[in-house]
Amino acid sequence: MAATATKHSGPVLDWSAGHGPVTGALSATTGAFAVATTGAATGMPPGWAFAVGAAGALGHTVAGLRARNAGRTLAARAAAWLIGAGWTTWAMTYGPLSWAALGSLATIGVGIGAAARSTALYEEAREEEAIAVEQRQIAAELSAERREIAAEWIDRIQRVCGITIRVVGVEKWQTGTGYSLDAELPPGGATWNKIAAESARLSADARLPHGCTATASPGIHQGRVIIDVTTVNVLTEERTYPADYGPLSVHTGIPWGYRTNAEEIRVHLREQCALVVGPTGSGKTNMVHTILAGFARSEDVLTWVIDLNAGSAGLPWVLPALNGEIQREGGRPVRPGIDWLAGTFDEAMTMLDTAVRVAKQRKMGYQDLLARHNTDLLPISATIPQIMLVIDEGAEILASPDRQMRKLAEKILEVIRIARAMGIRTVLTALGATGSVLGNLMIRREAKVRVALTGGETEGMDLSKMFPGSRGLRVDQAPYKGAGFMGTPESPAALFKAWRILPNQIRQIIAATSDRHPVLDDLSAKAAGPAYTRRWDAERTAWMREDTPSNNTAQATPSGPGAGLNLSALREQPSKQILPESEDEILRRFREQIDAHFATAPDPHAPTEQAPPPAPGGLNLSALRNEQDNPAQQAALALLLAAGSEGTGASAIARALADEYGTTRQTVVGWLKAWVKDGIAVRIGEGTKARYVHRRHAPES
Ligand SMILES: Nc1ncnc2c1ncn2[C@@H]1O[C@H](COP(=O)(O)OP(=O)(O)OP(=O)(O)O)[C@@H](O)[C@H]1O
Repeated sequence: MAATATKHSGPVLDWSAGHGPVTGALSATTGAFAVATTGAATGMPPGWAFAVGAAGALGHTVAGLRARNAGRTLAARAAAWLIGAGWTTWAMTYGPLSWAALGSLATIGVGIGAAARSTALYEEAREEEAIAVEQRQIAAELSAERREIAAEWIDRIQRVCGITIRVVGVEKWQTGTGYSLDAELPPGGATWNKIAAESARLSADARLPHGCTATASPGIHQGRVIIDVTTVNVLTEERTYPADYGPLSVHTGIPWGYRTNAEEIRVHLREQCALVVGPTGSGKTNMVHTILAGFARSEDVLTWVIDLNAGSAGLPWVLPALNGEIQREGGRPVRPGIDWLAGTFDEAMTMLDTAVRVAKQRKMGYQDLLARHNTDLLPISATIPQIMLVIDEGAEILASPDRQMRKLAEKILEVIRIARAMGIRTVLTALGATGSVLGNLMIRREAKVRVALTGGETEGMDLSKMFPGSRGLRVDQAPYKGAGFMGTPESPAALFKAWRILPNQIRQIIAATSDRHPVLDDLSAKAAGPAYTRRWDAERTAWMREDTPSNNTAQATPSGPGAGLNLSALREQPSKQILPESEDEILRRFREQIDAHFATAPDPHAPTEQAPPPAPGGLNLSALRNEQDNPAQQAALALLLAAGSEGTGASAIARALADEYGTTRQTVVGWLKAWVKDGIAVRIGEGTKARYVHRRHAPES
């Protein structure tokens, strides 16, 4: 038998070289014949051929063992070598060129071929069987784990709810944060909500970590139940707004945050309004920015914002664009991330009147379009955009007894009532006045997208009113800022968390979405009239600059319509028309807004070793600095400071603010608690004697 040789390096014995049954047999027999003829002609001792064959058999067996070949394969290959070597030895002794020698060689060839074929088939079958065994083992291990989970929950539900379920499937979540059980309820009228009602007890029985829940929801029919079990609490982590600022639409839904299983949750606002409740410090402002980010990314949404707290929710979306701080490629100016911002009562009234006019005009003017599409819902698109009206602390406006606020409230309710089909929807936020707001039938009916940011706050947080029908939701399940509960018509109320959105992300989103914002359709724009087109005029935006020092306002603000902030961004002209004197001021105010909301500047209250204590006496305005620019809150803090070491209480502060700001006692309680937590105020005394003292006047201890 001949060894295989490569052309570079002399003879190399490749015992494991691949051969098929035919090539293997051919190679063996031709090799043996060649050796026998040359050996006989040159008088080579026949014993050599046998020695080579024995070495071949040994080498092939070793290679086969390494490749984990079956015993019968090894035996067949070794036998082929030995038979070949035996024939060669015999042929060299008696002459290879006789009929007997050639005939026996041919027979050996056919034999080797058949044996090789059979061993190849055997090897293949053996390999397939090994793979199948391995897979069966993995499946068995997996289903053993699933069976264990199923058995555990059958027992638990029996123990806690007195119901014997039959688990038909266990699905482990890809996020690795929990699993879902699909189970059949026993005959006899057991319902899924019986299990849902015991969520807290089931979670405790399962020894789930804090913030993890076992929640039941309806299965594919009324006799089935799905139980979602979270085993990892993703709500404790801070997750920033996803960096993909790609386009969205009201039709595909807009992500507002993520569930405990780390899946994002989308809201569908084509027909729904939304209500977001969050007491001070719960992360409400951050959530509003997340909401505005989603609207800014949408190709078919124009966002109008009303924020009577000096527009603080909307300004970060306007100022960087208006004062030319961010630019697109080629130095082109960007459009603001929102389409209109009202920070005063008059501007808010103008905006709401405009919204009503647009809705009515759309109703009349788009009759043909509706008929063509055979629908009574205006087909919203980039050419006929939806208007999303975001009203920060809008619920407080609805509940306020103040005469002006009542006028605004009527208009807000009118928009909610008449504009659903015509593509104007609202997002109202509330500090916590859930009772008075949810008492309103219109809100209850139209605002089914609901968010309750708890941030650990228990007061004024009536989850059963926010999410009627959902049981087992407890405020203490989400004691983290930005976390709470969210329910939509598509997704039952459950724990959720908003992404943390950072100031640089707001700027990035403004830049990334500048080309994407739609413009108001002609018909609506005509109805909106100059009230809309002149929304960025100097006198209309003056409130954004109201603190501008007098020495430059006079010169900085040109009179006459059309003047104001950097309107070049809105006119899409590359030339910048920034008012030079007011630019710094606007910039300063913008940074203050950002600092106030995102704590990007050093905290004036943070104790530092070198920093001297604030000078006694007088109102230290830096104390007001990180209380944002909510005038009511500032007034409350000023009252607290003025109360000196005697201190004051929530009722007294609320009474003092009620006329001017319509602030409720509950709101003041929220502020006081937050100030105590932040070290700004100290609570002294207990029960009815409890009062709050600004930390500057607090007793030494
Ligand atoms: N989704 C979130 N993830 C992590 N941390 C958050 C989140 N939202 C808010 N926070 C933290 O909570 C702080 C307060 O947030 P935010 O200003 O939004 O609260 P707020 O309810 O609007 O309070 P206030 O009414 O006092 O402004 C933030 O500075 C941030 O540190």
